[in-house]
Formats: sequence, C-alpha cells, structure tokens
Amino acid sequence: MAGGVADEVKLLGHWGSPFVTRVKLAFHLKGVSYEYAEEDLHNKSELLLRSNPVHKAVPVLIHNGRPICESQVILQYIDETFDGNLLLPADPHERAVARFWAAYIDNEMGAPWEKAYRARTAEERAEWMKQIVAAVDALEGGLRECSKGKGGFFFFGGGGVGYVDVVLGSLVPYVHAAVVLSGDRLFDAGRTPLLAAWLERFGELDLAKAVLQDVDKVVEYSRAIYARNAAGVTS
Ligand SMILES: N[C@@H](CCC(=O)N[C@@H](CS)C(=O)NCC(=O)O)C(=O)O
Repeated sequence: MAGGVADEVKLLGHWGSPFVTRVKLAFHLKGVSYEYAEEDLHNKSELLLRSNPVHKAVPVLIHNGRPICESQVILQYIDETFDGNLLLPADPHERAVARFWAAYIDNEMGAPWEKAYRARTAEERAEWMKQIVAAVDALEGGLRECSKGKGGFFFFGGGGVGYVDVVLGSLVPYVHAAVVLSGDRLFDAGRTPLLAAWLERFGELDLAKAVLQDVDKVVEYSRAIYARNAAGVTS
C-alpha cells in the first residue's frame, strides 16, 4: 500500500465539479493528504492538458508523477492503492453490483443532468430533469439491493459509506440546488423514501460537512451557467 509521507499526491480539480468532489470524499475517507490545484476550465493549465490529453477534463490524480484520469477510475485506484477502509465491498458479486449502480448514476443521472445544464431553455431543461427523476426511482431499488442484510437501509455500503455512496454523495449539493433552481425534489420522501433518508444521513456526516460545496454557491454557479447557455456562449 502507498500513501506514505514520501508519496506525491496531487489532484487537479475545479471547485464546482461533482467528479472532483468524489475524489476529495475518497481521500477524506482514507485519510490521505494531497496537494490540490484549482483549474480554470476556460484556460486549462499545461499540466492538465498534458496529464489528460484525451478528455482535457478534471479530475486528474497525479500520483508520484503518473496521471490517472476519470473519476470512477481514480476512486478505484485510490481504493486499491491507499490504506484505510475499502470503498468497494470485498465480495466479488457485491463489488460488481456496486460498480453497476455507480455507472448507472453517471450514465442515467449525471449525463442527462449535464444536458440539463447545457439546455438553452427552461422547458428543455425540465425534459432532462424528468429523465433524472425516472433514474432516481430505479436507484431507490439499488439502495435496497446494496444495503440489504447489512443492518438497515442506511448507505449503499451498508452501515457505512462505500463506493456508491461516494459517487452519489458528490451530487448531494446539486440535489439540494435543484430544489431552489427548479423546484425539483429529486430524492422525495414520498416517491423515494430510502434515498430521501440517505440524503439526510449523508448530509449529517462529518465527511459531507468537510468536503461538499456550499449549496448557495452551487445555486449561484448553476444560474451563471444557465445564463451563459441561454445566451449561446460556448467557451
Ligand atoms: N467522466 C468524467 C467527467 C469529468 C468532467 O466532465 N469534468 C468537467 C468538470 S465537471 C471538465 O473538466 N470539463 C472540461 C471542460 O469544461 O472543458 C469523470 O468522471 O471524471
């Protein structure tokens, strides 16, 4: 296992990015110290362009000079490389199920959410939000499946925070911001009671308090992105 004082651990990020937030959550859970470099996504650093030439996106983890890209790949690398509680379950079938739901969150919630952010009009954005709501309904079953037999439907990891919780946890400020921005209560106590309880429980963690962005700041940031997209600004 790595993570000693001699290790160079650097994270290239952007404060608003949920993909970056999940890496910060994993480092916090593992107790890994790291150097953080904030990127200007409109004027990317040479280091970012060199380290992630394919996507030119954050997060990038640079461990002892070697870059690792894509947030879920980074999470799995952290899990395999650094000491501390494992994020993914030890059982291969449970690991596969956790990976399934983590991919589902990015593909079925994250992707339409990104489209909603790029929408030119409020109507177009509302259509994408409908898709996200449908995905959240399916995710309610995922929480039931992942946490069953582990002493309550607390977290996807069972009694404690695991891989899927970290992936979903990174979206928590955006889930709260959606209520302010559009009135969409994605994790609703009536429709998805397990996820609504999960949202509350996750928010109470010291981990969440230490790492997650301030919701008001996310609302302000989101409004600025909506305004840019409505005005047709592309860069
Ligand atoms: N699939 C990637 C998504 C990363 C991503 O989309 N990052 C955004 C910030 S939220 C980015 O850096 N975009 C580059 C740009 O805006 O040019 C991951 O999981 O890491």
